[in-house]
Amino acid sequence: MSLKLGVPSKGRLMEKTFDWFAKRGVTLSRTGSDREYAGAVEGVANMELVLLSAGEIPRELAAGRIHLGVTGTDLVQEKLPRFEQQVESLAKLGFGHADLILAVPQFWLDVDTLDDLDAAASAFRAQHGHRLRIATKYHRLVREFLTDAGVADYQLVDSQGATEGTVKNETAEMVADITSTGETLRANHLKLLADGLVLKSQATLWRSRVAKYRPDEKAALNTLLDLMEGRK
Ligand SMILES: Nc1ncnc2c1ncn2[C@@H]1O[C@H](COP(=O)(O)OP(=O)(O)OP(=O)(O)O)[C@@H](O)[C@H]1O
Ligand SMILES: O=P(O)(O)OC[C@H]1O[C@H](OP(=O)(O)OP(=O)(O)O)[C@H](O)[C@@H]1O
Repeated sequence: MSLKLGVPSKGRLMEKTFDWFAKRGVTLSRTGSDREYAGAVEGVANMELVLLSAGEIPRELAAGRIHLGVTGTDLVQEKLPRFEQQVESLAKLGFGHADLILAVPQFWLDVDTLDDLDAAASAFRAQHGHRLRIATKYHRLVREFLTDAGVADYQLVDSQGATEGTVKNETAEMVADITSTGETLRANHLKLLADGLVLKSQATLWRSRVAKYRPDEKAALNTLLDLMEGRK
């Protein structure tokens, strides 16, 4: 049996993860055609690469189907209740930096803080007869954050992508989404709430606390940890 490492199957996270491991003497590569989700590992015996969607890596770690996985802190904390009991962070990888934030339309001139939002949400409900809609894919994190902030007059609407477009499309009044450069927010005429930072995220290497580690797999993990230690 081999130590299974889950890595996002495409885009910026995959490439930077490959570079991060390469610097530690572990070569990860996609094999087969461009469209085939197969991978190979060189540099650590009995280690296997599993290419997965970034959003599914937390669940696979929690189910013990992979031993290690690379994905953002945001996705682990969103998808796994009491995540520390199910996974351990082995290393922050120093890329994939993104902030989960709350943003409202720029033309809401009197809404700049959570307190302003609370007032606006109550007024919105009174005026429209339904709660203000916040589009997001981060349901758990946003709910917890708003509960702590004392904001209650809202409803979440699910948005799995192009979230900033929901305001223009009139399926939501505001959004909770990841931002990095801020360009997508600006382009969609949205502004951050001053105290609306829900979470700071970055790509992280996680170890499953649930997976079984057979002797070969334990040996592979120790080899990898030694290589990582050498590069600190
Ligand atoms: N603009 C960005 N800059 C940096 N990191 C980002 C950015 N957008 C998203 N991320 C991070 O990348 C990770 C994967 O994001 P996302 O869930 O959008 O994946 P995806 O590319 O849609 O993949 P999939 O749909 O296959 O899960 C998350 O941890 C997220 O925080
Ligand atoms: O602050 P910025 O640098 O503009 O980046 C933020 C954007 O990046 C992510 O989207 P992604 O490209 O992953 O597409 P998505 O809408 O499908 O999630 C995120 O959801 C934002 O929309």
